[in-house]
Amino acid sequence: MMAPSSSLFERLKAAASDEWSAYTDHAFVRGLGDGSLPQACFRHYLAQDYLFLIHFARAYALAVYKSRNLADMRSAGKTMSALLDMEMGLHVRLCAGWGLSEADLEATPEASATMAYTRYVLEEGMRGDLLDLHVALVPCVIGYWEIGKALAAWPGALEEINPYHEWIGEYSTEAYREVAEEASARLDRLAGGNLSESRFADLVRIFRQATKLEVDFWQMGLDLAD
Ligand SMILES: Cc1ncc(CN)c(N)n1
Repeated sequence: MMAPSSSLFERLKAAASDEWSAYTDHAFVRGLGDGSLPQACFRHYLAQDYLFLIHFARAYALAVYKSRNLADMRSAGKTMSALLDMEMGLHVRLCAGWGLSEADLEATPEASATMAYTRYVLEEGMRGDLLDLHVALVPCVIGYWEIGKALAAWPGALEEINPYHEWIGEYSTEAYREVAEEASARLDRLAGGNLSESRFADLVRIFRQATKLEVDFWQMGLDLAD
């Protein structure tokens, strides 16, 4: 048995630190921070991210289904609503500025990286238990909070001068911090104290894979890949 010295999320992150750095310090992220990312890359990413969020909302609905108590149901349901009502609103607003409607976004062909990531999470979630599912989901939620918080401190990142200031603002809000904190607390609740070494190793495998798929998602945006 492993004695938990810090949160499960922190232990997973430490075990997959190379993948985590590749995700949170990706060239796409740096391009957002200094505003140098080509707009075509951002548009491609954002349309794919809209599709991504639809599938992630499905995955949180699966978490509601797999929950064994009301607290876990409410917690997953709250995150699902945050995706559908808060986060997707950003995508709709930004795309409307380029003349793209919600119907246009929904009709966007899904890129391979979007499909790979979303279906991986749904498959791990269906195959495993609620903790497996939330571990597959957690790099998404907490990664963007870490990225948003870090980029918000870059000079000019939250000002009009940076074309991506609204995106950075969205992922550095108090409301998003709460979503991220809830995701971490939820993992600890579900793990419920000590995990065997083999269980932890299996969770690391899921966490690492989901984090790698985040890296591929940024790269898809940068390469304008289908
Ligand atoms: C690919 C991806 N990862 C994470 C998030 C933040 N929920 C997002 N919108 N898109």
